[in-house]
Amino acid sequence: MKFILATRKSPLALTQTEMVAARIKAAIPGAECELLKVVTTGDQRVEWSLAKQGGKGLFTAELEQALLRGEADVAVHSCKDLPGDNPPGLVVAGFLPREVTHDVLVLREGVSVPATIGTSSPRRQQQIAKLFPQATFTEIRGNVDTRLKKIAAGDADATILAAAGMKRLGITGWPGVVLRPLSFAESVPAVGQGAIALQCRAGDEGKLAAVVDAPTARAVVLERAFQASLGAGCQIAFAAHATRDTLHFFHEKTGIRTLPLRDADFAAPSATAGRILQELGFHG
Ligand SMILES: NCc1[nH]cc(CCC(=O)O)c1CC(=O)O
Repeated sequence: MKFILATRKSPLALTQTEMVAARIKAAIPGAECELLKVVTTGDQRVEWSLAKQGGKGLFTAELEQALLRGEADVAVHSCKDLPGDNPPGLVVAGFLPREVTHDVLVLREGVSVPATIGTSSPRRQQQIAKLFPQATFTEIRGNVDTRLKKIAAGDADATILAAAGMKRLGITGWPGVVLRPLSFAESVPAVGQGAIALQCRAGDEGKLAAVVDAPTARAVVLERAFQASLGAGCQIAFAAHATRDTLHFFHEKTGIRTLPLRDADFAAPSATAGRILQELGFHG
């Protein structure tokens, strides 16, 4: 069986797609993989402000089109970047085993209280503002290494990155910056953070059954149910992160909340999201 994998061209995306290819080859005897490198709108329009243009599908739509045109069999996405709804004819077959999920505060060496923080994510801005109430926010864009270089160079005093991306790239430190992991009590990770999603044409998901990871799907499907229920794009300050037994939740209306989760909660994701949101005071 041969799989053509549609991927973005960034160093992180290529690393992630190589991980998918390795897992397909390990799980399916005789399987072969080929990469189709696609430029997405988000890659092309580096001058676009993610805050102003909105991010929905910016890094994923062109990969989906490659699937729909039959040019690729699997689209490899950072789950975090993938909108909640699939275009007609496509499904998310599942996820690779999740990487570490926390955020990391990246500080320029010598700075302990940043005056400027480079992030356009309302989720990150509002959570980190609790730690640094005086900070102002700027936007920095680019690949992981570009962002680290910009902090070392002084474009901003700090930024926030997902630990997963740095870990996959093998980055454990960077000259001129200090990395400080953020706990879930300081920064609740984005829905799907640290997970790699495998999307395919409806009907093909069975071919990937041996490749995908059930515990990751259990958590991520519940997180995505909160997103769907709130109708939240990435422009709203909201986060939901499920571990085996705990929900870490953030919303601009509630702040960070921590709730217990039981196995039965994971079995009925939308009912669980509806119930918990109601308990937290969200209506309709
Ligand atoms: N929005 C960009 C993006 N999409 C996924 C990751 C990190 C890797 C992951 O969460 O799997 C990143 C970079 C970042 O937030 O630092």
